[in-house]
Amino acid sequence: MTAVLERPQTTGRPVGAGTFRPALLLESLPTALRKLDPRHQVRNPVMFVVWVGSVVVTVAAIVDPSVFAWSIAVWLWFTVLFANLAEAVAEGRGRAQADALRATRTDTVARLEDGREVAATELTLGDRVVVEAGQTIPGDGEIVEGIATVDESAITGESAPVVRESGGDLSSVTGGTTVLSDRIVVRITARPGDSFVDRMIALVEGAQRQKTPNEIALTILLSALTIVFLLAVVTLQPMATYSGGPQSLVVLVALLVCLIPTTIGALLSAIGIAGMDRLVQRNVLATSGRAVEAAGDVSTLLLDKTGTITYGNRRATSLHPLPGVEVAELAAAARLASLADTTPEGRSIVELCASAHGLAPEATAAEAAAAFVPFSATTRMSGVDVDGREVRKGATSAVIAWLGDDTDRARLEAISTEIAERGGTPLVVASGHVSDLGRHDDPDHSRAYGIVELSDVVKPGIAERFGELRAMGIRTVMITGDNPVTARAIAAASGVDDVLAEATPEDKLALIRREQAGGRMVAMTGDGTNDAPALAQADVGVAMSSGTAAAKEAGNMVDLDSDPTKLIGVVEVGKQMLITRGALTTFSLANDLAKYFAILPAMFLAIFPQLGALNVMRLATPESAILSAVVFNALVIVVLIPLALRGVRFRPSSSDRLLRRNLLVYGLGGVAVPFLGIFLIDLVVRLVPGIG
Ligand SMILES: Nc1ncnc2c1ncn2[C@@H]1O[C@H](COP(=O)(O)OP(=O)(O)OP(=O)(O)O)[C@@H](O)[C@H]1O
Ligand SMILES: [K+]
Ligand SMILES: [Mg+2]
Repeated sequence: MTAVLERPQTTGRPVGAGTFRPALLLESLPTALRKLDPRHQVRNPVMFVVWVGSVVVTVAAIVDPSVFAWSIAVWLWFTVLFANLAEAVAEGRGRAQADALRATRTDTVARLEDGREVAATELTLGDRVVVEAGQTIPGDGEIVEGIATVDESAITGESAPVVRESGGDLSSVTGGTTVLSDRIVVRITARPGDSFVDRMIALVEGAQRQKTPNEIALTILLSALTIVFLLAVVTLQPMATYSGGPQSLVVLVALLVCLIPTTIGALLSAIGIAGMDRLVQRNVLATSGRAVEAAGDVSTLLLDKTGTITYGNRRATSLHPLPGVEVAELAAAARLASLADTTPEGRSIVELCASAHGLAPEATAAEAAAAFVPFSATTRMSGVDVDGREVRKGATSAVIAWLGDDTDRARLEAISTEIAERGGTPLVVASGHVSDLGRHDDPDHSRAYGIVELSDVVKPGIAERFGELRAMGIRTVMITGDNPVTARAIAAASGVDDVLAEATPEDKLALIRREQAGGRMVAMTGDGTNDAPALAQADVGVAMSSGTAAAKEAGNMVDLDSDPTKLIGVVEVGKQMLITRGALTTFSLANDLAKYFAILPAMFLAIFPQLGALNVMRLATPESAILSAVVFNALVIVVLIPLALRGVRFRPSSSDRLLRRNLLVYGLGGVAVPFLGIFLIDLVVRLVPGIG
């Protein structure tokens, strides 16, 4: 199975022009012809008007044939066809991606835990399947038992195997990927036909594409403009008749089509499809076009410290016992509190105790029988209850609060601050007794042993990325469950704009609501079940593919590479889509000026010879002028298809500056280009007998 998806871009740069092949135009022609069906056209009001105009002019040409009438009729049909072509080409590229994705869907046989074998397509929610080394995972699910290395290259294109295991935030597996080692039990979380890959296929093929809110707003605006021009053209006729020069139906339709915003009307849906494609090329699956659009409007980016800004392999690096405590005693307690802790932090503590202090990395039978208290982002502690003794490790403030007053608080805080100031994370190790009252502040039995230092490293290059985001007017906020001192140290090293430390999942949710209340659009990434509420609340929630099913359900995008920094690229894709749409709208509207100068003098030259002065392009005859404008109007759509698909290039800068720059480039360009274009087309068109 060799599904080849384009590799994701390592930087957030737009995918290059290489993704558009001119041959695509020809390949998409049959689809474009099929789209001439009026039931399809009616969904795009601007192009529907052109379609009706083409019918009207064709009838007029049949009734009263002339080279001019037939030429206009043919080029009006071309205009509709070219618009269809833009959409068909965009969909065609999506189809190629869909085929690559489809190749990952398996027709494998799934082995259920109870030994029965069923086809992968027959699996239902909650089925537990066993997958062993060399076998393909039959569907999306969560590992409920075991740990395995998985080859996800079929969906991510990334050849390095990844570790997936039950329990933590790395428990998700995707159907179509292959287990390389060990044996896992997977609980199926998606119905066949409704997996992430299935949903993505439907999206990139355009089958489920619904107009996004901005797209709808723009369509309404373009429709309104079309109605205004329609009224203007219709009311022109009585005036023309009064002046003694009634216009033919063919000329009136030609004028109308040239004035209504056909360029953006033709390219609008291609721009939307292309934005979605660009995300898929980066291995990000969006569940709606709306999410992609929202990404372009994001003004606050919430980023996890651990794993996004830092490498995230926060590992225990040293032990700091309190005065009067043997380091061996601290190591023993730290190990005990971590034996059943499957988080990377927990495992690294057991490893440190084994490598530096000679303690056994495996739990004895008695130790394994102890009641494990798992880490939670709310308690910020974890540990075991054994023989009426509670052994805990956790964030300094959390453990001090748990121990009560009678601890060497000052000393614990001093060591913690020292660790935190170098960007490390302190974990206090302590134990207490379960008293009859269920309290832990029995001074005879509660004690702290010391501190485990966890270290993590800030990713290189992250400060530059934040600089670019700042230039775009996007605020970056680092959110972390870690203490404020560590948070500030990492914030300073990474150049993030703001920090929220000791954040519980509720705090994250509240922060998002606060930003949104201020009218800001918020994007965030997450992988844990804890992140699910915040992912759902955020305007753009990117869940890691490796994350829990809850996180993936809550977000509106999934990153197949599980790379939290991808969020930055996602925002860039969204921005580029909005900028492209704005630039082509500007261009489309600015085009009108030249067409006006081409057509109006031509229409009334017979009655008002003075209008000849307005014929600045020196067009040969009234017929050649009108036909040239119509031909230009059609050709400009084809010429702009690559730009619509590739997206307008942009440098990171504020929205205001971008807007001004685009108005200048695409506004002035939109005014100038058609003058030249129509002039050149007229040189050819005038050679046609009956026109020139
Ligand atoms: N396995 C663990 N056992 C006990 N305490 C832990 C464990 N893991 C983390 N902690 C403590 O809980 C705090 C919060 O952890 P949490 O995972 O919620 O946030 P974080 O990983 O620091 O930040 P981020 O949101 O960037 O992932 C940590 O700073 C640490 O002090
Ligand atoms: K037009
Ligand atoms: Mg965390």
